[in-house]
Amino acid sequence: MSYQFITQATLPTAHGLFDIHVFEDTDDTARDALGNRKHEHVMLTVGLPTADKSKIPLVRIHSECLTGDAFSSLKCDCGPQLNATMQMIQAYAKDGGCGAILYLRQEGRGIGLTNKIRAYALQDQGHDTLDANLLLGLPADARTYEMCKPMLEHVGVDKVKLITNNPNKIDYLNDIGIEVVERVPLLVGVNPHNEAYLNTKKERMGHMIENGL
Ligand SMILES: Nc1nc2c(ncn2[C@@H]2O[C@H](COP(=O)(O)OP(=O)(O)OP(=O)(O)O)[C@@H](O)[C@H]2O)c(=O)[nH]1
Ligand SMILES: [Zn+2]
Repeated sequence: MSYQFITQATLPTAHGLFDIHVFEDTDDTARDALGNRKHEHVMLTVGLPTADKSKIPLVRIHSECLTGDAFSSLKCDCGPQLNATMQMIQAYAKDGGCGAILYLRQEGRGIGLTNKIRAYALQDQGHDTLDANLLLGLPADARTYEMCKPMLEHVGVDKVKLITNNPNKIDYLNDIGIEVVERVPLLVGVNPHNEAYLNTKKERMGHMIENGL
């Protein structure tokens, strides 16, 4: 796959002003029935690119979650994570820093919306988030992160402070030549509906969730 910058604009939000950049997969097979490119990844930035190379941007790599990001679902922590990271990056920029949110269109840990809702149906029957994927014959996590390299390169970034609890993201970025100089933990939006989900991420998926659970 090959990712290309397409366009950018300013985006005022409830959390502050961002620049929004769109990148597409230029692979011609990745098109829907209307001929639109399927994989439109989005990046929000503040203060990038920067002339001051000593500044390490605060970066979040967020995987699309329609139910959490748009519908305020309590089954996961995605919506609160997205809002919190937008606020964190704006606060960091106000202190002279810079940052980015890479919003990757890898719904349902890369299995897509339909399969995620199939997995939710299995979770309604008592299976956890990992087993539900496996019962559908799908990987526990089908995401890849190779698009992060051209997206970050576009704004001159090769070192990041990464907001995550997921060790796979750190390894993946280091593997593609983006140096993770610091991990910034993030535990927000814990509620009775997602406590078991977060525990599964901690106990069975290796997430570094230390407090509160
Ligand atoms: N298949 C599946 N995907 C889910 C489920 N709950 C949330 N997701 C997806 O998981 C992705 C978010 O991943 P998380 O595991 O919550 O977090 P992460 O991004 O790996 O790690 P952090 O950086 O620490 O937040 C989004 O694409 C969601 O749509 C679920 O029960 N099943
Ligand atoms: Zn979610």
